[in-house]
Amino acid sequence: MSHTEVCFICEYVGELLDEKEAESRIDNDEYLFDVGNYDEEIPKRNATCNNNLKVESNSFQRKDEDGFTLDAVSYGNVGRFINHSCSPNLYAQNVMYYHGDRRVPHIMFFASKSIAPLEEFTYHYNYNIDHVYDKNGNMKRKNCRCGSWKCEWRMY
Ligand SMILES: C[S@@+](CC[C@H](N)C(=O)[O-])C[C@H]1O[C@@H](n2cnc3c(N)ncnc32)[C@H](O)[C@@H]1O
Repeated sequence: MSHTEVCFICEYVGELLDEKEAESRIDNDEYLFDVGNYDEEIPKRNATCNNNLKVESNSFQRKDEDGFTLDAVSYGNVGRFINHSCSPNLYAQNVMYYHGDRRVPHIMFFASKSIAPLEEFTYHYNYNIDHVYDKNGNMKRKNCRCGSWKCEWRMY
């Protein structure tokens, strides 16, 4: 069986941090995922499914105000193991359940295309290249090793 579009994969689960706590962990960012405070009016990236259904992929422009971050380094689920790819097969979507506080939506991954058995799940981390900084304000760089022919060579 293969995973197809509009197929729910899993949630990104982690410790919920406010902006200040997230910033204090910025030098250990391996499992950080920024959530909330997104302007839903400004689509950032779109992906087209193989049935021509247009889906929004990480399609929220982050606002400047304080937001929340999930850290899966100590508490998490299988979502913490999903790597970045420049040609991903999943997209992350804000989903509301249990509560109506739109500042802290749940982050759910869905398939954006058919996924063959044993194919790795990946999503686009959507970093702004040259806009990620360490605690001292120095720009951070991380090379991408996704192996896609569309690889942008930098994660951030
Ligand atoms: C949420 S973790 C993903 C799972 C992680 N690879 C593991 O084994 O636990 C995110 C970290 O994995 C690494 N990573 C994920 N995708 C990558 C990619 N395409 N190229 C290089 N490193 C990647 C980076 O170090 C990144 O900060």
